[in-house]
Amino acid sequence: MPGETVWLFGLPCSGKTTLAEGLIGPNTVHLDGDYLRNTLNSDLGFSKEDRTENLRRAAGIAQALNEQGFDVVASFITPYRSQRELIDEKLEDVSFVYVNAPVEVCEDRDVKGMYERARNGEIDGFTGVDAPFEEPEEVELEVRTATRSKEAGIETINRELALKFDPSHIFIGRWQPLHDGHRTIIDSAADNGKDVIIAIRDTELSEENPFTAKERRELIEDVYADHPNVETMIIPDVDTVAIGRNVGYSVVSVPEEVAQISGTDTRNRYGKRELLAGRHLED
Ligand SMILES: Nc1ncnc2c1ncn2[C@@H]1O[C@H](COP(=O)(O)OS(=O)(=O)O)[C@@H](OP(=O)(O)O)[C@H]1O
Ligand SMILES: Nc1ncnc2c1ncn2[C@@H]1O[C@H](COP(=O)(O)OP(=O)(O)O)[C@@H](O)[C@H]1O
Repeated sequence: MPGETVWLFGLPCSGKTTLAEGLIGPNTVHLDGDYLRNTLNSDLGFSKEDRTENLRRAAGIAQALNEQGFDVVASFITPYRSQRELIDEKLEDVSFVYVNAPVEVCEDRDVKGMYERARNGEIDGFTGVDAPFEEPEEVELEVRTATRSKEAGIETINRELALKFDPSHIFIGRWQPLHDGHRTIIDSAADNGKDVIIAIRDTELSEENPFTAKERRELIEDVYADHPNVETMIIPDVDTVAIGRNVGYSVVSVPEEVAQISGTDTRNRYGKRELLAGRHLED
């Protein structure tokens, strides 16, 4: 199934990168203006033509990734309407998000001191100072970052684009007990507003499986108490998961660094009561 692209655009320091980082899930690739300009596009400057070329290349990468089934979150100033139109034409499935903050607020944030350098005449053609940013005529989705929190912005984007992004994730496991490795993968979905189901296999008690399903559920529910989008479900102790092909969901593997975190080691290092109290978990 092809992926889709969310394209965040706005002034420097409006919050594009910050919001994009909150939207990244297990099947999502983040393309950021600043990063690409220091790598693939280091040959380009900031004339209108160079910006268009920068964005043409970025859209080309997004297109290739989408065709291979990855979702893309792109964060670029994208200052001209014509550039946004070009991207819209190039990408099959793209949603634009206008990351909107008044230039005074952006300048106040001045994350990298670029506005100050532009004001001092050290940079020519800086967007918002002496290069244009064309406001969108029609706004598909707008997030105001001067008056709303980063979390609210991420939540809005996820909610508004929910029909376009895969709306829920299911994690099937023993969770004997939940440890920080598990939390890394669950959090990557839950923290960006996806609805997550943690399915707990109802294993028989043994040395390997010292906790009942109810005990494990209670720990997980405590840890995710402030995540209304995380639910638990006790399921039978399945030994096979049969999956379809082209049926509307994708199957993702646990990253290697997470797979290496061992439940057995965790169980050996802590007593049962400490584990059930979550003392083995980082804050
Ligand atoms: N002249 C000028 N104008 C605007 N921005 C400048 C300029 N020179 C360097 N930078 C830094 O480059 C980052 C923006 O790159 P983008 O690829 O997003 O820009 S564009 O879409 O091609 O216009 C941008 O980073 P962000 O602040 O993350 O947006 C700037 O820090
Ligand atoms: N509501 C908000 N949304 C996003 N960023 C915010 C918000 N409020 C304050 N900020 C801060 O503004 C800065 C935006 O920087 P950054 O994300 O690098 O912007 P951009 O990628 O648009 O240049 C960060 O320091 C971020 O913490």
